[in-house]
Amino acid sequence: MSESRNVSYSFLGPTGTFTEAALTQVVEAQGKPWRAVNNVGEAFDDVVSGRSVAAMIAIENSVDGGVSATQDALASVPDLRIIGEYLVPVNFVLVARPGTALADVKIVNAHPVAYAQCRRWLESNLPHHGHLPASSNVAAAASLVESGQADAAIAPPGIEKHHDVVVLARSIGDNANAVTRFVLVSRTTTVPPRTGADKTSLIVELPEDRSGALLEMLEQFATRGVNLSLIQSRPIGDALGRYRFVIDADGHIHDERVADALLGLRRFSPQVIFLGSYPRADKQPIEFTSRYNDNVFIGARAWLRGLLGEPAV
Ligand SMILES: O=C(O)C(=O)Cc1ccccc1
Repeated sequence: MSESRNVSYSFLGPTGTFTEAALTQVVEAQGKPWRAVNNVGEAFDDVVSGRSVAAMIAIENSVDGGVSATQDALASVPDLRIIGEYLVPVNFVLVARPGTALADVKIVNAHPVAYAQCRRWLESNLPHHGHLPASSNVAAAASLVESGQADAAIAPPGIEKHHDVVVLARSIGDNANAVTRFVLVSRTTTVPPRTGADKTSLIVELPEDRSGALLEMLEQFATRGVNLSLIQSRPIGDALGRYRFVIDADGHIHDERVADALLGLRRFSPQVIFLGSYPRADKQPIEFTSRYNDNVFIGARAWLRGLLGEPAV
């Protein structure tokens, strides 16, 4: 085993991707080796095998919602934990080999998440184009030069400094303020300390064929005063109509109200995956009413023990 083996950080490469920009925000990753990978599966495999200590993964963007490949991988690869989140503003350019005009573009190479964020621009400016999926935004531009299968690529601004391409159009994203949320995923079971501005990510399955099951799941949060910042359904995949829910809840597992909501979920759901509690990228303190502060839960437990004649803890 080489000295640096399990201190590496994996990211979707090649160099120049937004995922790499997210990793530059991680203080602990600076000065450590970084491994450029080709897809989410490879990044998680690095973490599971111990080749990397953590991997940076795109999980949600403000235009197109949750990144389904990431959500599904998090549901199926056991023992992964999110230990941090990072926001990167994303903005795209259309590039081509030198000598190509916009009118020549028939096939656009693009990462599916980037493609989805440039749909309106593409429909207006290249209404007849076809889409060739790429493994990343930088891979899309690099393969223009290498393979010639596509005529243009969607890429991050500045790409022309590193690859032999020309910019055909700038700011082609449908929303100029688009932001992508990235998460740092590791195999540690140590939960980052509570900061008061935290998020807890979960994947929850509903019991089969029970009326009101979704409401019952939401009640676990509502009755403990826990706000949700994301709830998204993803097909489980074994039959039509079977879904799991990807959830981000405000607060930390060390907050009594969040821990109590988790216990409630565990009692009713066939599967609850705890993906982690970690500091929010925007550092906004969580607001909740005083009815749900830690002392209320601790006081209620002490009361119950008192009823049973047990000593207070
Ligand atoms: O990190 C990149 O550059 C990627 O290719 C993934 C991606 C795609 C679109 C928005 C953010 C990240």
